[in-house]
Amino acid sequence: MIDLRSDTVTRPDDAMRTAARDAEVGDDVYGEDPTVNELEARVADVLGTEDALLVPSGTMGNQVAVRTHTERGEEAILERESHVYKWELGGVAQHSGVQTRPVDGDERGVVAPEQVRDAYVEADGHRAGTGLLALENTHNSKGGTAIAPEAIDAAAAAARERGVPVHLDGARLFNAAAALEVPAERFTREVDSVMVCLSKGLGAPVGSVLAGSEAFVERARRVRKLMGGGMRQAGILAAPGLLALENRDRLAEDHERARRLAAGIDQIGGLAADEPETNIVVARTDASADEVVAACEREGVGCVAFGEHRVRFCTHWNVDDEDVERALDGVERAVD
Ligand SMILES: Cc1ncc(COP(=O)(O)O)c(CN[C@H](C(=O)O)[C@H](C)O)c1O
Repeated sequence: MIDLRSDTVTRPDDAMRTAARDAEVGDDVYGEDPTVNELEARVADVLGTEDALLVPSGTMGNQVAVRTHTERGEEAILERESHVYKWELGGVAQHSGVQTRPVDGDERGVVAPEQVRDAYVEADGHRAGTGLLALENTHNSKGGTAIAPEAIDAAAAAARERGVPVHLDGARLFNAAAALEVPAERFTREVDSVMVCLSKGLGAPVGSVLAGSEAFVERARRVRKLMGGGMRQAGILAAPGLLALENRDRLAEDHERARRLAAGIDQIGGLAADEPETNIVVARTDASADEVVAACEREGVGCVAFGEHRVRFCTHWNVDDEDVERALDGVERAVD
């Protein structure tokens, strides 16, 4: 199986496994795991934030951010196709008692400042008011679009004009940085918290990191504990995470392979694919996406339905050039 379902399927290499085995560890709930502390400091440095917090998953990172930023009953302005809104089991309501106020980003998932201003609700005797704006970069549902830092800044500025904190779901932020050739820290300038995944394209087996000010991370650490995310000798996870962080320099390879994959898919009858911006290729089909996915699976190619007539393929570090060619042959056989 050439597994293009997601970049979440990436597997640790031998170096990561050895690092996990040899990691110096301590009890991270007491802040005593030296390897976790090193990873958190390293990620904060890379993102240009004061501090950072290791969390078991990107979902927990986002949900800890929502709970840390908001009061119960407040509203969160979310892009309608964002992961926080669409794929976290209603977590903003379940964990934080927050109401969602979805807005429709443009075709690339960009939320305009005026949309933030229009969606903003002032707290008064009847309304709890807006407690958060959450943005996403790259935008998964829109096809891994790499949103320019200026667009993040503009939407965030509109929220901050009204004292509303901003969270950036940067599960694939390093893909955006690589695609736009902009340092990752450039995207965090106007936001109050950012979550990045080590376990996706970077290849770590487990782990994401939530970053922000010292005060934010201190509060977020308590929320993580509340959610059961306080980990003990988590250096076992942080050590491969440190190696994964250095993989951000190779993400452009995944993007190149995604371009090759999309060009090949676009040549296959019944499928169309635009040139991808990062490692996510979205193919459009008049057939049922579920049927295309099932047929591809039978031909040894993993992909996922991304709506009724869209199929997503993700390149990642376990996919090489030959895999891309073999995957194209498999997809062609599948749709024949
Ligand atoms: C933008 C974004 N933010 C957060 C997450 C959650 O990360 P994890 O909880 O899976 O570590 C994901 C995972 N995305 C996964 C995938 O793309 O296969 C699935 C859909 O959950 C994500 O794409």
